[in-house]
Amino acid sequence: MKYGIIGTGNMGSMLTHAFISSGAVRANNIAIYNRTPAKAQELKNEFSELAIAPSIKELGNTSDIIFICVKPHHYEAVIEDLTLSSSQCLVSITSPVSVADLEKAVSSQVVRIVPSITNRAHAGVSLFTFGDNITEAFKKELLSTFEFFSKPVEIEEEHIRVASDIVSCGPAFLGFLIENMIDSAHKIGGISEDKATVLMEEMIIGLAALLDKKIYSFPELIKKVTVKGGVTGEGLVALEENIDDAFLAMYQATHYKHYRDKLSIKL
Ligand SMILES: NC(=O)C1=CN([C@@H]2O[C@H](COP(=O)(O)OP(=O)(O)OC[C@H]3O[C@@H](n4cnc5c(N)ncnc54)[C@H](O)[C@@H]3O)[C@@H](O)[C@H]2O)C=CC1
Ligand SMILES: O=C(O)[C@@H]1CCC=N1
Repeated sequence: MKYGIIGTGNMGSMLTHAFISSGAVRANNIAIYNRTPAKAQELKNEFSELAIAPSIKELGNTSDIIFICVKPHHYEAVIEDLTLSSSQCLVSITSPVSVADLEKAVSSQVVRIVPSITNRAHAGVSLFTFGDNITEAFKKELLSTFEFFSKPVEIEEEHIRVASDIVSCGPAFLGFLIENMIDSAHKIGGISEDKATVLMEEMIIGLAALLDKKIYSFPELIKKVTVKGGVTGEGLVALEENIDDAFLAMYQATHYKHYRDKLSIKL
């Protein structure tokens, strides 16, 4: 199978790295194209067997599976340049473009796969929504490819925003909260930010290992750590009183942005 990647920014280059470093796709089976050619060249400097396509059209003509990895409002221009057939598969990686709208806009088979930055470390989830016309062969190919570096999970169109908030935006949201916890440790306890960061990183890696090995669920973890009459309980009460509806507000903000993006994207 020949893979084509349009847009080699954060996600296009992350996917190229993950395909090659996990052994899922060989570099000589991948063609890339980016509007700013220097960005595509940077990837080719790392993986010399990658092909740089001269245009979006040419990439479309020579690939079986084409990934669009540009920002949502650039989808229309990219799709205009592609002439695809029913024996090809177009993959969108962005949530505001629905699979149904993509199917109306192109003649190829269609899938949406929302990745996560965590896939770069061959971990985390990739969210799959298949179009109605997808063949078993492409389904199998894409699921087995993404299994090399992620846990593919099928997701219904109506749940894509919350699912993507957890899987794809989650690293940024939790990263932000963790930075706040480090900063507060420095302010309250006088520990250096560097030292607090090292402690935090090791705690998170340990927490992930507990989850990975299925030793404890989240409720079990909270119960085990909260010693009766101890400090964790006091800290949890303070958190509960101060966290308020922070996460509800966050989900509302992402849903509203998603809704506005959907209204403004015309394919
Ligand atoms: N950043 C993330 O963690 C995630 C992003 N996504 C989705 O991935 C998409 C891309 O996001 P990023 O990679 O973060 O953005 P980015 O801005 O880093 O990359 C976009 C790339 O597309 C290129 N580009 C723009 N128009 C083009 C055109 N007409 N032809 C070829 N190349 C073109 C730009 O030069 C840039 O290199 C977005 O739609 C986003 O919703 C999905 C999951 C996670
Ligand atoms: O910020 C964004 O729009 C993208 C979508 C998922 C993660 N980042």
